[in-house]
Amino acid sequence: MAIAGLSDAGATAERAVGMPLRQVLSSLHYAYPTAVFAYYVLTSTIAVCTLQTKSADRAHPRRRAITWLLTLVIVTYFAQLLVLGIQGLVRHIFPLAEQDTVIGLMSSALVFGVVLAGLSDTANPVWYPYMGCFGVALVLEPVVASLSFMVRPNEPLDVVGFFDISLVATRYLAVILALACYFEGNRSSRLEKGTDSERQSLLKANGNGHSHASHDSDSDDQSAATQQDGYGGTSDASTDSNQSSDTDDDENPYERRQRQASEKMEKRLKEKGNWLTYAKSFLVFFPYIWPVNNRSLQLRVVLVGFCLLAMNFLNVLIPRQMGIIMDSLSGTNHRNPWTEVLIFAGLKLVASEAGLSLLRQWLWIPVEFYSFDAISTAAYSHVLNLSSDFHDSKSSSDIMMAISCGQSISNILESICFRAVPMLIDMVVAFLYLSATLGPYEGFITIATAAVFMYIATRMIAALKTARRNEVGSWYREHYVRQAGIQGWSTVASFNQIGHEEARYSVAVKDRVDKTQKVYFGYVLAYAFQFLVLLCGLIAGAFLVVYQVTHGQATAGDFIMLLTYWGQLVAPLTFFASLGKSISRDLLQAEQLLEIMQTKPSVLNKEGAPPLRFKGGEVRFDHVYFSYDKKKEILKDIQFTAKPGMTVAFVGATGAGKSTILKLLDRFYDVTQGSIEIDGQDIRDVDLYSLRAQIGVVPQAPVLFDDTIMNNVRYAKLTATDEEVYEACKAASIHDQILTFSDGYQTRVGERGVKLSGGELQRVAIARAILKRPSIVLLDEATSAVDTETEQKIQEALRRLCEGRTTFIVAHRLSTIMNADRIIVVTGGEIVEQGSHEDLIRADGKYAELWSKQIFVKPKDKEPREDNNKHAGKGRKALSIVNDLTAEATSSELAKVKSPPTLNGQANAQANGQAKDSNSTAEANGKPNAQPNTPAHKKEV
Ligand SMILES: Nc1ncnc2c1ncn2[C@@H]1O[C@H](COP(=O)(O)OP(=O)(O)OP(=O)(O)O)[C@@H](O)[C@H]1O
Repeated sequence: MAIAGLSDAGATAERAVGMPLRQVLSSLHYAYPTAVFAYYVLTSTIAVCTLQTKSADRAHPRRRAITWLLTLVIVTYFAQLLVLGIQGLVRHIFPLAEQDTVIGLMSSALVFGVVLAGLSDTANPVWYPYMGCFGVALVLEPVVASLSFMVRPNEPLDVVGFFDISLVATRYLAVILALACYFEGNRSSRLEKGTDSERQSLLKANGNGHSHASHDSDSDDQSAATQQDGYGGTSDASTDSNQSSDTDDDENPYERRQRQASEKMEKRLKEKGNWLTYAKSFLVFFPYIWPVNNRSLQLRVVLVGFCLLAMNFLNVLIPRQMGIIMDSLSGTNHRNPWTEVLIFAGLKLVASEAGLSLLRQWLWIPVEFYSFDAISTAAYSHVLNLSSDFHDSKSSSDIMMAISCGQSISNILESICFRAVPMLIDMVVAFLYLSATLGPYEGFITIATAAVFMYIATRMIAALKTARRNEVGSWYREHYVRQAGIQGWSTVASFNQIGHEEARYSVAVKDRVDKTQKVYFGYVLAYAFQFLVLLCGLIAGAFLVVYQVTHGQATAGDFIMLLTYWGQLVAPLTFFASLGKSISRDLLQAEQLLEIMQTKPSVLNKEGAPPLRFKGGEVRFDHVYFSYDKKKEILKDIQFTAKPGMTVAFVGATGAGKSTILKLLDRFYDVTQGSIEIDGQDIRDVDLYSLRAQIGVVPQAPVLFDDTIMNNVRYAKLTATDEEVYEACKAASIHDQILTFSDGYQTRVGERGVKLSGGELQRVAIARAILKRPSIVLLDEATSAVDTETEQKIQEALRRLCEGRTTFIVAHRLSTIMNADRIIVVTGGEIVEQGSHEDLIRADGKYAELWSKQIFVKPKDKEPREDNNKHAGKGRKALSIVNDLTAEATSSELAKVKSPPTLNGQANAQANGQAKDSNSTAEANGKPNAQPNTPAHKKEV
């Protein structure tokens, strides 16, 4: 940069050399810092966008030295400015040097300050943006210095001149040293790496497979190196996420969610390779954000854009108008103050909440709600159309939260389009306008103040991170104590611990209040500092204008214009400081929704698939294999055929895979291998909805909606009349009981049907299935012991439901098992036996063993426990088989078990593990193996 002292009294300098050289120097004074800044911003953006900052995994051994050298570069600029200032004071000349020289020095100090801030904030930086800046300095510094020397007046150098030259030389030396440090550090780091890898133990140093770099220099670098884990802590944001990814013991649910979301985001970023392709994945939301098929909404968006530009324009016009009024009042200009005030009032009105702002909102609100509506419905519909694997693996609260996150996508766009972009335009306009009206110093002061403000504001917000974390933690603790006390009130009361709970809560509240106060105070302090910076900028700018006014270079109106303009810039600046944080929060939330939207259903409804043609309901499992996670095989080589109208019961130990067989038939999952056919049609090749229309399911723990009984039953067929519902309920033996409820069919059943007893719940579920009139029935039988009368009613209801329909039951009651036409014994995902009850008893195999155990262990004479199943949620099952036989039936069956009848050859073969083969043979002959029991032949037990 210029040798300031040498170029003082620039007027005389021009006499010494030709004008062109002076002009080149003047341009360089502006171009040099601009070039450094442009290079730094451009390369840093590329580094961030291409994720190089994330993968920079090794601290540079000379980072600290380079930072100090950069600081020295900045100090030399300030020293030159100081020299100029002192000289000016001594000689009473202001400004002492040419304007471009001073602006050049100040801008260079500012630009290298920005570079220094970036370097100090980053533990493991990507170096080319920084080294490139030194490179530009290496080339341009000597050029500027030589030119300055050439344009200097032909006078001998004084002490100040020598001091100035030494400052420039020091700076140049610092630049060379910084570059040398960088290359030397790289070389020694490479050597070290080689030695490291020779010395490295065979075991990885840490879980992430990174060995910690050992450095010969500062401990900061060491600690920075230890922070890295693939996504090295290269910036505040990534360092934060790395730290938080250590699963903390006292991590609260909010933090856990945030951590998981940011881990997902990092993972996706890594997969995508750079920010641009990452951002592109959000294009799935484009049709929901941009009203693709709605011209009028599109027009509104365009008009909103015009409103924003007009606002930018008004932000200049209003302060300008204030200045004009002031000048017209003081007589500096010859305008009519009345007219000017009227113009001012008009401008204010247009810029007010009743003007452009109102128009913008009016234009924007329908667009905003369009996106909210479109995203929410699309997300909900997408989730409903996803398959069982998705719903089984996600917690419902997470899914619901993700769906409601649609808003965050429009928030991001709004923040960028309506706030960030207008704010940037405002800043550029302010810089240009103030430079044009009050000179480049004023423009520089504005930009410098904005830069320092941003830096301080973002640093202070980041510094509050721990305090905020503590606050959220204390909030959760308070919530937990309160919830525990209220939910467990009866325990608290019966153990006389009310006093204890009160004390606990009071401590929790105090703690939360304390932590919240700290955060509040932190924010207040941060704001105070931010406003101090702004005030300093304003005072500097105001002093400059006062100087100009007193020297006749500006008017009093200009002063008023500046004050008004500053007032207008404060609010967007404050907002901009927290923009990064709010965008990253919205991005994390949007990421969760994006993940869902990108999930494809694993069970696909083939396009153009024909509907299932039902021809009686023959179901055939053909060498079916299945695995939930593609690792552990749950079902192996399942094959059987159920003839139309047949009842097939699955028995076996818990976890054997019985319910999974039912899930496959209803296509909640697709088989991994083999096929399932209904009436000769592979269920994957028919329309999914037509398949499910033919199947009625009664789950073990039915879930009802928090609605009336009428609506719950009618859910099976929304067009059903009340009469049809009554009929279904009668068939399910629940009608009379419903009529005894206070509101009859209009009684609300509570959340998940909690207000109904287990027996009632089951029968409502059966009524629902009956109303559907399915062709195939899937029944995961409940095991809860209910009183005899209720049980009879349930059995009766089930009998009506299954009558004449192919039925598959995961059987938990001995009576059901015995009544089935075919019993299939499943062990470890394989069919080990199948046949009728009599045959399997005779075969004396696995089934006979299971049967004899149950008949002894669970006699019928138990207390009725109708409510057992009441709160059974998804996946909560009573797992044993219930002996619901009458005393007489039990003893007669026991007699059979104790002395099984003579085995016939066929049954014996099955019991000896040949069930599948013999089964295939029997099927080939068109009849089930063992002795088939048609519904007409059901045994009376
Ligand atoms: N959604 C799922 N994801 C992964 N594994 C599952 C899932 N559902 C069940 N499993 C596993 O599959 C196996 C078979 O489960 P299934 O529910 O079919 O057994 P089951 O014989 O019906 O048992 P029970 O009589 O206890 O209900 C079990 O090991 C279970 O842990």
